[in-house]
Amino acid sequence: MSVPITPALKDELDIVIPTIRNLDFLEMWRPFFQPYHLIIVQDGDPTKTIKVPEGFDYELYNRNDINRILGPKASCISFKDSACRCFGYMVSKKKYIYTIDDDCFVAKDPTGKEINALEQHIKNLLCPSTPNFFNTLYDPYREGADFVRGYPFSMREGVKTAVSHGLWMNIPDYDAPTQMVKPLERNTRYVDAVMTIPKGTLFPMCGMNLAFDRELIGPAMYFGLMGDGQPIGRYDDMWAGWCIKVICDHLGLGVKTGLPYIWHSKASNPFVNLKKEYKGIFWQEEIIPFFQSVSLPKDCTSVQKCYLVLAEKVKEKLGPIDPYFTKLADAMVTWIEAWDQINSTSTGAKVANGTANGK
Ligand SMILES: O=c1ccn([C@@H]2O[C@H](COP(=O)(O)OP(=O)(O)O[C@H]3O[C@@H](CO)[C@H](O)[C@H]3O)[C@@H](O)[C@H]2O)c(=O)[nH]1
Ligand SMILES: [Mn+2]
Repeated sequence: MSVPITPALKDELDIVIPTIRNLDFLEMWRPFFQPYHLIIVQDGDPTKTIKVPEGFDYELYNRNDINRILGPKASCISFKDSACRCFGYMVSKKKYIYTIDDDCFVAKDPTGKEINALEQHIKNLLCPSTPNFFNTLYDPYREGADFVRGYPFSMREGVKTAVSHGLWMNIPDYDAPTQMVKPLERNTRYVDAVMTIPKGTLFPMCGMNLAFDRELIGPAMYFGLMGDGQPIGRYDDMWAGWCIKVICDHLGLGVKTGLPYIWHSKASNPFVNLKKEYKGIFWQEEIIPFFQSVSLPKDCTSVQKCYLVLAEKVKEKLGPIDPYFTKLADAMVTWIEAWDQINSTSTGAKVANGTANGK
């Protein structure tokens, strides 16, 4: 009698989905996602009912829930922007998080096989990263690959992997100007590789198909102040990506990018996106050198300590660019306070869930 295989990390991983639409896309993911617990962050109008397909185990939070649970600290959670998803990271009680957008579907590899993106992310997270020395044959821990000649043996153990950044077939995650210039461009290129992003190198983290070790880096996965009432949008995941990379480099943790691919089905409106991104497009020319210059003190040994020092530096160095960065720096502190409040053993368990259902 064949013993059913328990899906990897079944009870140690939550799937976080931000949504203003509906969750029909889950039907396509059912074979891969059904065994896992979902945390749905409903953005926009809280009086709207989001229907969750039958058979999924989930908890759902709308804006009223976020305000009820966090009180005044809810001010750090964006409204009317996919950045709201980070609330799901905060209330999760699991070691791992996978976050995916509701317009992302199962992609196929070149052989036509459906890609279990979650399975690949778990593989990426469970095997080490190599940020300190680049392996030219890509992921050395992968079946059929290894470290190449000249790779120091003293470095082959690698470091713990904190983040696994997946990619997208069909609609690529382009910024608005690129999308406007190339409206018909579709990503058809499947690159069969996973790479560690070298230490000291920043990258543009997309939140569409992303997994991370919440215990290693969760408190730094704040998606910032975006959307309603903010001068910027669509820089939520980018901001988080710059913060987590600086902290991962400092703490000796790895960040990987590459496989798995999902099929991104919907191109958001480039003109709407341009309005959201506009300030970010020139601000980032100053933000990037800031993050490249950041060095964190040796006594910053926890993510929270690193993040609070980073918030101070944001206020000091980026505040002069625009008052928004002072507000953002304060929100970074509020985020950590809320994270610690929700996740401290005394109160964590008592956090009233949103609407939940058993299977
Ligand atoms: O106000 C909103 C808008 C959207 N959402 C949910 O967030 C994701 C992404 O939305 P969408 O697919 O419409 O946007 P994209 O431009 O494709 O998203 C990419 O750009 C980044 C912008 O931040 C984002 O991280 C990328 O994934 C969907 O699930 C929407 O339902 C929302 O919650 N609130
Ligand atoms: Mn999308």
